[in-house]
Amino acid sequence: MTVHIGAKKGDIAETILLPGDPLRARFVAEKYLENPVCYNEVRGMYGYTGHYKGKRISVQGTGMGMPSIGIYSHELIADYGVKNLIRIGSCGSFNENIKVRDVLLAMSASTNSNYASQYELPGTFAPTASYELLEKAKKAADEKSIPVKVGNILSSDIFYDANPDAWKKWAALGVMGVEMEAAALYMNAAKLGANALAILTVSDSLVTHELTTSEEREKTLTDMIEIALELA
Ligand SMILES: O=P(O)(O)O[C@H]1O[C@H](CO)[C@@H](O)[C@H]1O
Ligand SMILES: O=c1cc[nH]c(=O)[nH]1
Repeated sequence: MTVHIGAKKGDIAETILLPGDPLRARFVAEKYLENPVCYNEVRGMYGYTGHYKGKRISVQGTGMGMPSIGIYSHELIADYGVKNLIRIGSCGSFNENIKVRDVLLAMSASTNSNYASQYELPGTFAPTASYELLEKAKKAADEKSIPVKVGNILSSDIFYDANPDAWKKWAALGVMGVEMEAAALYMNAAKLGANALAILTVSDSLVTHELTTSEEREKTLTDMIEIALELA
């Protein structure tokens, strides 16, 4: 057991899917995994291990924001030996050509967070996905004929920004959209020697203001989930 995860050593697979929403973790376990066993209920942050196409895989909620995924990903890697961490999240789109329900592979994650300040670097770190996981995810998407866009996203500390136009500066640099966790996940993976990737489904557009409901966010993210499960 760790401070935030009530599992025993060995209860968690080497590859784990990480939605922000713990109910999405339960949905993935119940819909896709063979013989899922719940290993964590601490703080309602459900974690399950089961099998997908014969391969052992886990899925666990991380909560919202970089402090929260920073805690879970640290404990998963440092205390449970998890090697491959795949975030399955929702995001907002910054681009009129990236529409609600599109799937993005986050090759890199820019951020307005000061998470990297702990490393006391003499410069700026570029949080980057594992190339191996990124390549596998792209191949799985192609095999399933699911179109994906690969590029840079923004991991933001702010959901309700005081400046409603702040996102446009990131959009002008080609950033595809915004979520709130990938950069910290990529930094923890880099620091602790694991592989990480964020796969995101667009839940709303900052350009057109189109939205999905919270029920849709929980249940209709199947393209993203089915790509991620192939990474076991
Ligand atoms: O759907 P999840 O994985 O929670 O991701 C996105 O949704 C939350 C905000 O509504 C933030 O956690 C953001 O990153
Ligand atoms: O962080 C997020 C997630 C979904 N949609 C947004 O606009 N922001």
